[in-house]
Amino acid sequence: MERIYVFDTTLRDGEQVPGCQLNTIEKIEVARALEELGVDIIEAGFPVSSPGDFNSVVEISKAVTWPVICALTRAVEKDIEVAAEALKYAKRKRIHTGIGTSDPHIKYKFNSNREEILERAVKAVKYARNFVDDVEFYAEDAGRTENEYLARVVQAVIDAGATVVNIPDTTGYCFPDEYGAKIKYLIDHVDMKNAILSTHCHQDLGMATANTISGIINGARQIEVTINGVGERAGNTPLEEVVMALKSHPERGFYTNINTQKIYATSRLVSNLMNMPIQPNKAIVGRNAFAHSSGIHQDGVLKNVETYEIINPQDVGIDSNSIVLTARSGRAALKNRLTMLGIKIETEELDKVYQKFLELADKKKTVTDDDILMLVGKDSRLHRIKIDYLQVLCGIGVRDVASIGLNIAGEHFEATATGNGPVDAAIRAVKNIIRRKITIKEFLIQAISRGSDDTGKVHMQVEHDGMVYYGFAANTDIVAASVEAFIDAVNKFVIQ
Ligand SMILES: CC(=O)SCCNC(=O)CCNC(=O)[C@H](O)C(C)(C)COP(=O)(O)OP(=O)(O)OC[C@H]1O[C@@H](n2cnc3c(N)ncnc32)[C@H](O)[C@@H]1OP(=O)(O)O
Ligand SMILES: CC(C)C(=O)C(=O)O
Repeated sequence: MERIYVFDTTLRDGEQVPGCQLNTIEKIEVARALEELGVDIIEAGFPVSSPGDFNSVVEISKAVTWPVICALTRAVEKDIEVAAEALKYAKRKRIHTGIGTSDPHIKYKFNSNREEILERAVKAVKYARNFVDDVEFYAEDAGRTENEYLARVVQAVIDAGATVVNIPDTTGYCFPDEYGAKIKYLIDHVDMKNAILSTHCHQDLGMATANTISGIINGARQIEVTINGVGERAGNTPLEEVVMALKSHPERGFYTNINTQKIYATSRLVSNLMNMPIQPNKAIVGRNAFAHSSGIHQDGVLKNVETYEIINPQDVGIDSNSIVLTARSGRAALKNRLTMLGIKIETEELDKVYQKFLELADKKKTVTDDDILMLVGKDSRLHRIKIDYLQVLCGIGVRDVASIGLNIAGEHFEATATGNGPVDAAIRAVKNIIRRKITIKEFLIQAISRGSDDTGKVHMQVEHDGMVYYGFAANTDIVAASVEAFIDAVNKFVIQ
């Protein structure tokens, strides 16, 4: 298996997106999440561009321990000096310098010629090597640069001391076979010494992931990617897509250091901080990526997930797949949901309920659990338990006590209990009112993003009368979330 190094540029290329700018505190939060995710290199910013970006690179360098911290520059001495200064505290540091090598860039941006650009490239790499041992060179718009000239540039910058050479498809123009052939051409025509090639692909024609994979197959050993694919214009290569493609195809012989179970949490964090929603059908991290909504698929998945799932959602940090009930669902999905709601139903009755379900589903986009209970005459709204109040006394050196008031079908009940911790006390108080034998089989508390003001998600499985019921709640108060999840599960059987 060959190691592919993951260079994350969410904080540089991703942050170039209008509206996605982050302050230093937010960037540190993302950098720490990237470190936990296991990226090898974090491109932290473009220090010469503003005092704020300079400061962010300084602070990220202090905050992050393991990954290499990289700063971007133009092939300009001042940029390189400022980048070196910003990287002062980085434990492992890299300067990423470069210049446009395609004819449109040389002619229109620089009003120059190929020989002059080659000289500027070499000069920039040599200058950067005065400050750091690890220098990456980017040949901007390499995707549209003629291969023979590109190979000369790559050879010259490696001879000048570049450790990594980045071959960006800056405009997202290449086809995967063309981009792969470019990488292969460079591997075949350049004495790489100890340097490696990197991919950096853009999404203008929706081919960034395919181009990156093609680059890897043809010899690139570093990939430049961003979380959720954020980046200039249509975006960059999404980290989650390439990493999961490599993981899903071990026979291809590549691996990364990414802890894939952290992918979803990192994706949510970046989406929230950048105010950049994720499209529901986005591969790996979109809301629908593991949601099955048509009857044939739902039936297959309920029989065996392998029928329609190539990735276990837990592998990317998503609790489980979901079955969404719509007018395209069949009896298998409906029956499964009824069972989860604690309702046993015979085939003949199922047919009748299914017809009513279809009529409703044609009117509504998705059919909820409440809708289903109504269809089978168990309108949960009549019987549902609601919390009137919850008061908990807890701490160190005190006895944990909870008092709860419940509204059950319009009647009010109160109880108090002590327990082993505030959650235990609160759930005991609920049980003092409900008085049924209920066993908690699974209890999972998760933070949605980070920070002490975070919302906690609670998933609970409870067993009653030989059946298992699921409850879910989210609340900034984790005791309240736990009690709400417990009651959510209980509501699924007390209604019968
Ligand atoms: C493909 C990419 O994504 S590259 C990264 C893109 N990111 C950014 O541009 C964000 C940071 N940029 C900035 O803050 C500013 O553009 C700065 C500080 C770099 C430069 O600002 P200014 O000096 O005002 O220049 P301005 O942005 O107007 O023009 C860019 C200049 O850099 C030159 N330039 C562009 N790329 C390079 C390069 N790789 N190497 C050397 N010079 C370059 C251009 O030719 C132009 O020079 P000119 O003014 O002599 O024509
Ligand atoms: C600076 C370089 C690597 C870049 O972002 C690009 O070419 O797209």
